[in-house]
Amino acid sequence: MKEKNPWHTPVTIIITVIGVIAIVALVTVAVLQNRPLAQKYKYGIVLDAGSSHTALYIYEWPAEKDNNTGRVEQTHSCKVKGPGISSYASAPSRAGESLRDCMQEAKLRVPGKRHLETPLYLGATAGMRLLNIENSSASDVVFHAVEEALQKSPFSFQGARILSGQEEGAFGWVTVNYLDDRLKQGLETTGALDLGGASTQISFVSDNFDGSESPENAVAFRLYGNDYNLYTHSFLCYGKDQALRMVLAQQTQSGPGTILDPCFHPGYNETKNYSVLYDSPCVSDRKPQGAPATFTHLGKGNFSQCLDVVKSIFNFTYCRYSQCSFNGVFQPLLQGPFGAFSAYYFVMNFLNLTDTSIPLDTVRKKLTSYCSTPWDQIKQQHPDVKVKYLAEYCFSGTYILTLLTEGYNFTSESYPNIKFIKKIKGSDAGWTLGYMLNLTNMIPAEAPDSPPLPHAGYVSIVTVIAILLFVLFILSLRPLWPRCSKQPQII
Ligand SMILES: Nc1nc2c(ncn2[C@@H]2O[C@H](COP(=O)(O)OP(=O)(O)O)[C@@H](O)[C@H]2O)c(=O)[nH]1
Repeated sequence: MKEKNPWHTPVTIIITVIGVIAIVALVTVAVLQNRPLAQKYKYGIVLDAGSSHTALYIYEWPAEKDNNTGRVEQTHSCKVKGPGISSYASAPSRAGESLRDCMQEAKLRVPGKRHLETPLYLGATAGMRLLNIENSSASDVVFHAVEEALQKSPFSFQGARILSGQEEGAFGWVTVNYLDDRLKQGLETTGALDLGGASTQISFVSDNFDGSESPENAVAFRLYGNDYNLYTHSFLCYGKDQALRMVLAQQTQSGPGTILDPCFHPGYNETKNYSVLYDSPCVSDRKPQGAPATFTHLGKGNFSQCLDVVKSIFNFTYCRYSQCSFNGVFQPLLQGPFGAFSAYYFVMNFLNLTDTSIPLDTVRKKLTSYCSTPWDQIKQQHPDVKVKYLAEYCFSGTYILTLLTEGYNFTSESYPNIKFIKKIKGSDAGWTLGYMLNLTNMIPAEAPDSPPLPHAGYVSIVTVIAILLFVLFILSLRPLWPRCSKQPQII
């Protein structure tokens, strides 16, 4: 008794074994070839040399995703002790030294083997802009000292420079919209409101703004294949510290020995120096002649009178355009949501006014009550808050309300479109991230090509197709199959 085609069983076995090995090899190659690289991170460091202080930010992103946004995150921030670098004009070497502790922290936070390739930037804002106006050689000396200190760091120092007000506004807008993932997805953008100590910025996209009426306020971007005509303006001297100087200058124009200030709490009583108050290009031309060396600054705590004196530092009458914000500066119609950060957040958060669904009338009532609270009581209620900040919240709240409503023309209807924010997804809102993204070319003009399938999808499809091909191959060998169902033929 002998079976027909005696060789077919071993052949089928060999084919099956080869087939299985081929599938395993194919899938293994596909998996290995397309395996995502072990997650390696890159880092970038930006120093924000502001008017009142310097802050260091460390950013991190997966190495293979340089060009793909939404992935850069702030991993650490460090507040430099002491004042902003513009305050070191008379002792420049101390400006460099002041950065030492934060730089030391950065060395520990960024892995050692990444130090050399990590770019380090320093950008200075309105404090240095003012020093540069006042005394450009003093600002050069400060920069020199700071550069010398940063060149000694193990990072790849890319230079220190003063940002223009337009750059500060535009990069703040990029940061907010990048973190919200609005740029890559081409969604409606969020406007950016930044309140610093020496300047303030407003930046937004408006359908009725193409830059033709006021080209100096226009910044055109092409990001991820979308074109943006951004309106931006920076008001030098309208940061909250310089605005306070202007308000005090307004009240000390005649050089009195005492002023009764409605923007400070009743019972507030401090002796202040005329020369210190007027030591800024924002007010220096108004310094009263023949004033005493000092004046007594008394608080009165009257919100509506504070509102009047705050309004007096704005010019709402002159406008040579179709519409203006203030001081003759063009501003198109407000449009869309806005994120308000930096000092906007610090102040409104302290005053419990970050909820913009609170009607503006209620905001005014709350400020009326807060400003009239005696200074002793305020200090007692907030023993942990820095006295300098505490003394100024009545003024700062009144200033913010005036700037937003009278200055930028937010109304009861549009005020709720503002969101007071400090961070977005763990990263601080501010110009630094946008600045770094721009300098490292991390936001492409065109939308990046994305792989049609995620890795897991790719591997599954390769496996299924390989198995299918193998089954078809086995089926094509049917004539060689043993006829198991039939009785073996006997010759
Ligand atoms: N209340 C409060 N204000 C702060 C804090 N940190 C900074 N500021 C104020 O926020 C403003 C922003 O300062 P800065 O960034 O140095 O100013 P810029 O250079 O003009 O943008 C200044 O008026 C600071 O006094 C804080 O923790 N609390």
